[in-house]
Amino acid sequence: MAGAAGDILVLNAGSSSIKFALFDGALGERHRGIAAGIGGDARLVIDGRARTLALPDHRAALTAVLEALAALGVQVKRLRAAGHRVVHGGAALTRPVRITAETLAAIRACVPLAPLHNPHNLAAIEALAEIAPGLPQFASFDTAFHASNPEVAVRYAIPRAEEARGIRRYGFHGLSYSSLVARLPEISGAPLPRRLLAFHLGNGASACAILEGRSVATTMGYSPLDGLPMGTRAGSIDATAVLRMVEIHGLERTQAILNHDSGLKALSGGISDMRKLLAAGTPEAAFAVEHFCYWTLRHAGSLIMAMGGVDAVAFTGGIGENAAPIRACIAAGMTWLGARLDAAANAAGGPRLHAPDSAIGLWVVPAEEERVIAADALALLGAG
Ligand SMILES: Nc1ncnc2c1ncn2[C@@H]1O[C@H](COP(=O)(O)OP(=O)(O)O)[C@@H](O)[C@H]1O
Ligand SMILES: CC(=O)OP(=O)(O)O
Ligand SMILES: [Mg+2]
Repeated sequence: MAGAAGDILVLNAGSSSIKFALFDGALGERHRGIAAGIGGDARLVIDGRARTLALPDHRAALTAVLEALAALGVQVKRLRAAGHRVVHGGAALTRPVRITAETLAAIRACVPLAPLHNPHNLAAIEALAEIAPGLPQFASFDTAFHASNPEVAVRYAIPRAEEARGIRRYGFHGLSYSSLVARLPEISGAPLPRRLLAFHLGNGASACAILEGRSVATTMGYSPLDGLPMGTRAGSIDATAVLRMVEIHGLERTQAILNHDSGLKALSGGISDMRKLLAAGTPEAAFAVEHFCYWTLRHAGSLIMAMGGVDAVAFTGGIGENAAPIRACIAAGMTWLGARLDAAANAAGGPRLHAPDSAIGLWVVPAEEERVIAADALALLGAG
């Protein structure tokens, strides 16, 4: 079905992809797609139909997305609103907001905190504003879901004056985790497990301890660089090692190394994409995969402690939803907790992954960040 006047377009720019969806005013989904593998072997998938094309950067990907939507009859000028995922809103922006000159400036001020994301989020907002200056645009923040983390989880042990500058943990992938909390009971047909360990494993990867539906701890911190090793991001690294790198390379180069040249890409000798790593068959690729699973499990142990145990585990994100060998490796590391994977269910992609004798639930839940963003935009439209 083509788009209609009154629809809401959602743009979700990740570090390696732009996901998009068009919803009607009752949150019925009209179209959904993804421009994936930006900067590498890119493809554009819309309503399940895929084609490969050159997408050297996010700008090219956004143009391709808007052209593909236009070909389906979706005109930006006729939309009711647009909703965007914005990864970092700092301490001030945690609730969904309408985009104004002020909120735009606040998002821009957070670019250094999320250099792989906020620039793309801003570019999408500005591109739509240029095409349709009167279009109401809204932003939903990846940090918001973690606002429930206790003080003890968000404070770094640094002087108060630094904390007052906003140097604290924020946590990310919150739109994904909040959609997971809503979707898991629908998928499982049972109430949300009390102590839920959620893994958002994509190009960016994190894990979250969800106690009674609320985030109590998460692996990403001040920025989306922290925690698990990722496609091109280092994950947790001693601050003194970073300071030494700054001495050697300077600030800008160090930022680029830690955000663009590290993670799976560094460990494997150039491959950041998990699908390719699993197919590569080299010792370096195997080590990168082993490192990813090992550190995911190490961090998981910390999160399980933060919520006093675990009743169920949920996998989401591009890797969590699609990479059965990675799920198997992580589940194997939880055997001591009584986790038992149903190998056939895992190979089939779930949604239920656990065997009948498993002490904890194991699930796949598709990340539906776009629906959360559309609902936020609708709520703000209604409130305004
Ligand atoms: N079938 C698959 N097998 C293994 N990995 C996959 C598969 N499909 C997607 N992935 C991986 O998911 C990651 C991208 O995740 P995604 O959540 O879409 O990224 P982003 O963080 O940009 O939003 C890539 O590493 C990609 O290789
Ligand atoms: C916050 C983050 O890392 O997002 P993504 O996984 O989409 O890159
Ligand atoms: Mg993502």
